[in-house]
Amino acid sequence: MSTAVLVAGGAGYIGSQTCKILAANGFLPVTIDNLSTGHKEAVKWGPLIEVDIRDREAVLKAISDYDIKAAIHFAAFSLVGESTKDPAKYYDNNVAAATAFASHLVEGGVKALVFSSTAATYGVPQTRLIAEDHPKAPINPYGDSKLAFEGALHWLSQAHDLNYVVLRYFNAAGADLEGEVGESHRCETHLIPLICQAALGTGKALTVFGDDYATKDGTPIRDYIHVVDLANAHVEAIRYLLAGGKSDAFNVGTGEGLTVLEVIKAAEAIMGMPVPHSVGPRRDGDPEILVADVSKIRSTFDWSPKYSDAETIIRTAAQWQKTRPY
Ligand SMILES: NC(=O)c1ccc[n+]([C@@H]2O[C@H](COP(=O)([O-])OP(=O)(O)OC[C@H]3O[C@@H](n4cnc5c(N)ncnc54)[C@H](O)[C@@H]3O)[C@@H](O)[C@H]2O)c1
Ligand SMILES: O=c1ccn([C@@H]2O[C@H](COP(=O)(O)OP(=O)(O)O[C@H]3O[C@H](CO)[C@H](O)[C@H](O)[C@H]3O)[C@@H](O)[C@H]2O)c(=O)[nH]1
Repeated sequence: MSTAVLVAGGAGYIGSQTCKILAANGFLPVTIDNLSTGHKEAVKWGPLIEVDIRDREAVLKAISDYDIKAAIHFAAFSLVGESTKDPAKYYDNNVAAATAFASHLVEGGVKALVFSSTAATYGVPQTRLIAEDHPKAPINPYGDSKLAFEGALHWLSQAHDLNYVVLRYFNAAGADLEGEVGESHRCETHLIPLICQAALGTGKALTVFGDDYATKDGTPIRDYIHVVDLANAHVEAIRYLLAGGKSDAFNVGTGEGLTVLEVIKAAEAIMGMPVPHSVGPRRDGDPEILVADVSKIRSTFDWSPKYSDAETIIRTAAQWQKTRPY
């Protein structure tokens, strides 16, 4: 029988891709999602339990019905800009609901939890590459809420029989290689889908948020990681915990960065069409450069990025934007 994994937020962008990769690796992904930002149509590889992660009865029932051995917690709000305008919404879902969920897992006897954290926990980098032990000084409520739950996990694991892996993602991008799931945020703010929509004419011309940063072309640098590589990292983290691995945190990125203008140029070349764009003011809370030091994850897990070249990221993202079934 397949090992069942409870996937909180499995109807979302990264969660649904991870469910596909879990199923391909012989696990049964059981999604728990309130569909606040997710899509029913994205849950294709296992059951969907349509409830809030705070729902104790439903979480305990899922654990018992499916004999859940491990969980992955993707369910959160994740818009940096929105978090600065409505911080309470972020602490409520990303800390209070997440802590309730973790305690339901503990009560149900689940001993392994993988958590979606973010490079936004580091704040403004003090080094060119950011390693896991870099100081954590978030500059927005979103990053701070994720860091707070990292802290809660630490103390929960001290008090209970729970081991966890924190995965701090850099910039998730791209779509499923077979086009089955992809990035369909109702309120899209991410660079790559907006570039594709601008090129395809399904969205507005792109505004480049500032070109006066101290980078080679003046635009910010990010480390873009393909969502399939990200999903594979979750499967490795689950295997690590089920094999008795101890609680730890890992960056998930490539170790390489691209400027915004480099992404636009790559998209124009790969899509064979112009990306209408103009330069506007900086966006609040945007660090100049965020690039991961990925030596720890590479040396601990059997993992390295395979699909995170600009060509694969943009090709799969553009294909998804053209077809978008949901
Ligand atoms: N997209 C990125 O670049 C990125 C980067 C770093 C970290 N992350 C983190 O990865 C995770 C997934 O991100 P995503 O881009 O797939 O987001 P998403 O919005 O597509 O997915 C989140 C899912 O969680 C569900 N959800 C939210 N709150 C819930 C609750 N209280 N109960 C039940 N379900 C709930 C939503 O309905 C949605 O299906 C988030 O935790 C996010 O903070 C994302
Ligand atoms: O319309 C746009 C959108 C974005 N950008 C630029 O493109 C880069 C990437 O921006 P995204 O919004 O795609 O991603 P972020 O780097 O802001 O955020 C991502 O990385 C963060 C870590 O800092 C968090 O984890 C967050 O959840 C995740 O989406 C940034 O330099 C941003 O200024 C533009 O110029 N124009």
